[in-house]
Amino acid sequence: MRNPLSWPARLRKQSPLSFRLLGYIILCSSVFTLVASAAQVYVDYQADVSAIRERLSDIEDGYKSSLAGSVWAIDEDLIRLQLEGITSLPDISRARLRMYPDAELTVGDVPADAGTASHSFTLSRSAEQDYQLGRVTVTASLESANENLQRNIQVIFTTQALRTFFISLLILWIFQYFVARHLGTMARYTRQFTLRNLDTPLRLDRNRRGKSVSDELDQVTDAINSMRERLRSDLERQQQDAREIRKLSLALEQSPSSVIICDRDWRIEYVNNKFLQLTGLSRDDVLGQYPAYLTQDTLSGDQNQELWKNVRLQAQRAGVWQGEMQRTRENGERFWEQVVVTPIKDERDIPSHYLILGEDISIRKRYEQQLLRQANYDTLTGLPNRMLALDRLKLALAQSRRDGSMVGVMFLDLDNFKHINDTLGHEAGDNLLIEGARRISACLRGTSTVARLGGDEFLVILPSLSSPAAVEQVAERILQTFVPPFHLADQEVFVSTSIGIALYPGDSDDSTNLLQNADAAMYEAKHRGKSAYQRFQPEMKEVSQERLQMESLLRRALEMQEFELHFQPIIRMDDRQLVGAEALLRWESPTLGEVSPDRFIPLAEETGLIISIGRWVLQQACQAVSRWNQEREEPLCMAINVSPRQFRDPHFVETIRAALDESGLGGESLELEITERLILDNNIDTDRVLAELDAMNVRLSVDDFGTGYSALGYIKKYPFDTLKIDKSFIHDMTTKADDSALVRAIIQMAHSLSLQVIAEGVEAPEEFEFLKKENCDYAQGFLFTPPLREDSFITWLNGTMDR
Ligand SMILES: Nc1nc2c(ncn2[C@@H]2O[C@@H]3COP(=O)(O)O[C@H]4[C@@H](O)[C@H](n5cnc6c(=O)[nH]c(N)nc65)O[C@@H]4COP(=O)(O)O[C@H]3[C@H]2O)c(=O)[nH]1
Repeated sequence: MRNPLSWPARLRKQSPLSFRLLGYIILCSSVFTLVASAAQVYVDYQADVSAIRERLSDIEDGYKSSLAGSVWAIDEDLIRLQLEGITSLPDISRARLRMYPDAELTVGDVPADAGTASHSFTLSRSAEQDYQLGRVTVTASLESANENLQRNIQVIFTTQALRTFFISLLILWIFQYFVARHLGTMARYTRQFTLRNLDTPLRLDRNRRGKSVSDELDQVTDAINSMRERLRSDLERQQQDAREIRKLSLALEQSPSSVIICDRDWRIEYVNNKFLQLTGLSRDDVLGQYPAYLTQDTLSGDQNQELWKNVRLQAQRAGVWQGEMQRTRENGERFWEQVVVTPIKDERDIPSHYLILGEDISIRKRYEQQLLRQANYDTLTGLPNRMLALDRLKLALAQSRRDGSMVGVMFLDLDNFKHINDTLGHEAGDNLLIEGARRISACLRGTSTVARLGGDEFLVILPSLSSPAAVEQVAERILQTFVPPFHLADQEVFVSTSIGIALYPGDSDDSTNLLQNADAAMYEAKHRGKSAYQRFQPEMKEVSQERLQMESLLRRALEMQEFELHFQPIIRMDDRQLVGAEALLRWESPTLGEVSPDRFIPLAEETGLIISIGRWVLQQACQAVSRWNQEREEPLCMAINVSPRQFRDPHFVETIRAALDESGLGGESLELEITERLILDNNIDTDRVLAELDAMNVRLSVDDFGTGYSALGYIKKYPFDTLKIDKSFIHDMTTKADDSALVRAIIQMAHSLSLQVIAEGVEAPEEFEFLKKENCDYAQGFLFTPPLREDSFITWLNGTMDR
């Protein structure tokens, strides 16, 4: 489609600068040409006028003397002729001669509309005489000069105008081609320039090959292109930053840690989702608040202020604050956070914001507190344990060293606890400990400490005492508080306590020694009859040290083969025939000498060593009786003592089975002596164990019958074969009516339950006779022989057989 605009209009539209430039060039060159041409015309005109004026002067020179002669001669014709000669000269239009005094002759006319130039000169007779004859005035017409002027004006102006016009056109083309169109390209480029279109550089349609010097257009192009490059890299950086910011803000938002950002005045500006989840607060609740708002429920006003003052100072000075804070959720529940506070600095390294990162450590804290509690407190009684008690004792000692006071240390042990625990069960034992702990605590004032050291042992620390009497008063109070019975397993049980006392600084200035000394004093108190307190005396130390020593020796006794079995015959009363033997353990320690089972068996039970020792006893006894039976027609039965601790061993039945298998013995050749307290031990799966043993035909007897607390129902319930009457009843039965009645009743009751009866500790023939009369089945005791080594036992056996 053709452009409907005219060329100048198009030019004006597309290239207004060129068009305006053209106007300016034409205007300027026109003005310049005008001025120059005017000057030229004026100069030419002035030259023409000057030529006329020169001619007028030349007329004076040429005609002055001849005219003067003619006037002198008054030759009018000649004068006229001369004047006509003058007027015939180019441009001279009139010559007028005034002759003195009053004549005048004029030749020619002065043109009316043209300018003139006149020249007058005086005619005189001679120059020396200076006699004036007249005056000639020659007037020249400037008409030709004016005509020249007009013509010049036309020619010059026309040519100059044309030249100016064409030169302007040329300049315009040059400008348009070399400049304006490129400016147009630049204008179009920059008009179309957007941030989405930064890859296309500006290119001008110019042939710049081989041009080493860049011109202004190159410079502007380069400037635009480098601006585009800068913009592009800025934009890329901005996009990269935006991506980073988006990533970071997502990370913040989805962070598993709670995030709070405060402004430079510590007002909360941002909180992330985790924070909202954790606290149950809404953004409106917290934005604009100070972070102290978050801990105001868990700390007092002063503590809260102090805490956040520290946080601010440290975050600003050290660049970080780290610590733990307790906060409250919306529902009032408290939780712990591990908090890190750091400043966010601006480009001038000045904090512009503060970042508060929090991690919920409630579980860890609970676990820590639980561990701390477990590490420091006894779970059953809630009292401090040995570790915490020792810390407190050390603190009390340090305090007393400073103020010169005394510290009382009491070691308490519940008398018969073990027995109660074994007979009434662990639950009753636990309740006894709890109640015992409560009673002891009730006797003490605030600064004292009561701790459970383990088992039935308690420690009381009485700090800052002024006299030893105070400790004894407390000990007395504790003994009194144990007088009322304990209600355990639906029974009233009387439990006393034995107390050992050691004092700082008198008995020792060292916490470990003080404890050892109090322990030794407690053993002494127990030894002297229980339910008593005893002050430490240096000689007591030996006793407790002996116990410690025995424990360490006992641990190695089995390995060092220091044990031996002795055997005590069991005699049938009817015919005084040997039916079996009881295996009794002996310990011959190279250090301690012969140690009684009454001393080391309880220790072995306490330490758990009884399990391995008992296994050894079982193996040895089974093998012994197996050996003996090989040569006997009537096989002997081996009675073995079993402690509750062995029964609690999950491998106990297997141990029995293995011992029988290894020795080739039948179950009926083995009798396990079980105490009453073992049967009543709730921790033992008695039903199952006894049923399994019964299934193996192993005989079961109740040992020490009559010394226990409980009812007799269990005898019926379990598959017992024999009752063993405790030797304490046998000993007194011939002298005490009660005991004889009791022994009689036991025998009758046992028989009524189809149980056989063994009387233990039969020493005297009258005892034997009594028992025989009462139909007791078997007897065992010094009357026949004390427990013997195997070789002696065999000798004894052979001797008896021989008899
Ligand atoms: N006064 C007097 N005593 C007599 C008479 N006849 C026997 N005895 C003693 O009475 C105890 C009988 O054993 P126990 O009541 O089961 O009492 C045993 C038993 O409970 C325990 N014991 C011994 N050996 C073992 C063992 O291998 N395992 C376990 N668990 N306990 C054992 O040690 C306790 C003491 O054993 P022993 O000192 O050997 O003491 C033995 C024995 O020497 C007598 O006529 N008069």
